[in-house]
Amino acid sequence: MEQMRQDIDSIDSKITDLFKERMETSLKIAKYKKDNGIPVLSDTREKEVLHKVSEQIGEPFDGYARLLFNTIFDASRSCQNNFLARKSDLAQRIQTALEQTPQLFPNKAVVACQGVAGSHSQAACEKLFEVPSIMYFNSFEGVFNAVEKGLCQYGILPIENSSYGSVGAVYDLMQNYNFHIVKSIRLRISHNLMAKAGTKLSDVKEIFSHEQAIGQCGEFLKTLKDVKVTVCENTALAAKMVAESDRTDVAAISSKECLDLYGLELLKKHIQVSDNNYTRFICISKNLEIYPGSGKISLILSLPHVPRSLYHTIAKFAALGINLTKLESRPIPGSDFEFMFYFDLEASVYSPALINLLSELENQPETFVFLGCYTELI
Ligand SMILES: C=C(O[C@@H]1C=C(C(=O)O)C=C[C@H]1O)C(=O)O
Repeated sequence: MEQMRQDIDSIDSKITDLFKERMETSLKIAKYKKDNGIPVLSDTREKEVLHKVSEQIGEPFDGYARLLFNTIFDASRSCQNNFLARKSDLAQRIQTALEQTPQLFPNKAVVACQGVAGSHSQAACEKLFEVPSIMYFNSFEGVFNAVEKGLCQYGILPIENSSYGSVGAVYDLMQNYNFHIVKSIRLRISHNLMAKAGTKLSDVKEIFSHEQAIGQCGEFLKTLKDVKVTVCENTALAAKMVAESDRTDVAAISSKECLDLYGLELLKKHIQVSDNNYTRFICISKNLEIYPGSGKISLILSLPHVPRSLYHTIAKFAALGINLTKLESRPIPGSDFEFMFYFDLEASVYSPALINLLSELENQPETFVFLGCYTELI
């Protein structure tokens, strides 16, 4: 074993020297490309190299060699792109935000939330701000609008749930509004079935709630016979509707805060599919604000309809050692199966290599939106 490890060490040393020589040559090519306006990526050239390498090495290692060389190409292109980076407007906007954002997140503000009092957005808002003035809007769109128009300084929106997945409606609206993410928060969510005093579980013929809550309580709802489930805009609104209804056969799935708020009684608590049920909320603002310690970045990208374009983008992050915490794709309405990609990354805007990468993404012709750099409260 000792001897074989020594053999590997000496092989690695030769590979390292050769890799260094290869990267230095790649940088010389980058200089040539800069002077002659040639793009960094050459798919044709990479295919030729892969073919040659496969032929030279033969079976059984050709597949492994292609894997290795694809990683070498990623590193080589990343190094060339970093060398060629032209600073974009975004680099300047990030610098300005870093200089101008206060050290501390505000403890009071006018904040837009969807729904009515007792909503989970309200709970998220009260964890983020000590003394918020909350303005409620009927729809998620109302929250985006209020922030874009400057009616509210901040807005709170649910974005994904650990059992039921992304809140598609919020992702779809993101493409239509100008906003930034300045904070996020992860809340443990418990759902409760509630009705007016006197209504028993066996009386219930119709249950109201938000689509996400209904999804998160799917297992419980399946156990009920002959009960209609009706989607409404918000869990707290469902509680309010039930409280104001003349009917005695209706119930709502809502937060426990709604029991007292709307004078309802608990029929069954914790009806969600898992005790570990979390929802992430984002806090949005019109201006870019980057508070100290921020290490999460969100981006929206469209990608060209060419082979391996998503792979190439992910490779750019991988080459910088960046952890991708979420990748969501949503169809672009009206297009022929074209998609918008939503990336969440763990990365720091203090890294010059990251700023170069963001500049590169911004300078390419496809849609690119830097949503913000923030911390997530857990
Ligand atoms: C080095 C070059 O740039 C890129 C990197 C390559 C490599 O590392 O072999 C090959 C093609 C290009 O995508 C080049 O164009 O030759």
